[in-house]
Amino acid sequence: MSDAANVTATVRTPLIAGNWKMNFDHLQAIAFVQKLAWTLKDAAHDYDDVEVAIFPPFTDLRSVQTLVQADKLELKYGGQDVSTHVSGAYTGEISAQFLKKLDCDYAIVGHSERRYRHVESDETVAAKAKAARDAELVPLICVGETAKDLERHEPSAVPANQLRGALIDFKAGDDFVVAYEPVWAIGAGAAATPEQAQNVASVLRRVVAQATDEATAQKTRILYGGSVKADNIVGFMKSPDIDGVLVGGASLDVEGFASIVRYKKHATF
Ligand SMILES: O=C[C@H](O)COP(=O)(O)O
Repeated sequence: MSDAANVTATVRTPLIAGNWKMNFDHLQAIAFVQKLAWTLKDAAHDYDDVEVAIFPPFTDLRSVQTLVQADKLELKYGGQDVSTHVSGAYTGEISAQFLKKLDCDYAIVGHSERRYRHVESDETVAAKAKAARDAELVPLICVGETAKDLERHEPSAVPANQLRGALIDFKAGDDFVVAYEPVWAIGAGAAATPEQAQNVASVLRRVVAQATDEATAQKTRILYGGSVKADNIVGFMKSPDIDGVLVGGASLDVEGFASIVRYKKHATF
């Protein structure tokens, strides 16, 4: 019997995550969260076993924390990036410890906009993932291939290598989330097909198993990201190795994001 078959089936809580990127100041963040809470208020039955998280700019996090705690909202939040360092002379950087102090649950690491626009290497992403884990945040590790990569490699080759690199300091039992985001689908208006995403996600789950163990691979959530909207989320959520989505543009509209959160309304699972 294979290792995978030996592990008792694990239920992975779906995660619907909104990455605001560099959008919304703290006043707009407060208005957004209030409106989102209001929009979802009577819809809890549609997403009772779904976890919802937002990733606002750093300057919004304190306001989001205040609102979430004052109104006891079922909403997680995290940083869009994190420093590899704990503290010191690193102008402009944000420590994972500071995010933890604001009761963040997550930190995104390795988003393609950082890998390519800020030239972050696999080593840097690994150090950021470790810094987040060491501060007791859950790293949300992004991986994905460019259109150019696809001309030379199998679709899963680059994302799998990036994930191997990011997990170098991780061990069995560690808590992290993987987001498969094909770079060619980000902000493109056209997502990968659920089949394309599932094929890569299943390879990524094997990479997690090799880097940790089978039980960790079975409990680790793998998200798809890249032009996710309310009208295409169902295909991804029906894919066996996809446990949620990382949404960019469509997470900036309250109604649109609420509709993504309530994806079960659009189909039978
Ligand atoms: O972090 C989110 C991804 O970059 C996806 O962005 P998008 O939904 O605008 O394509």
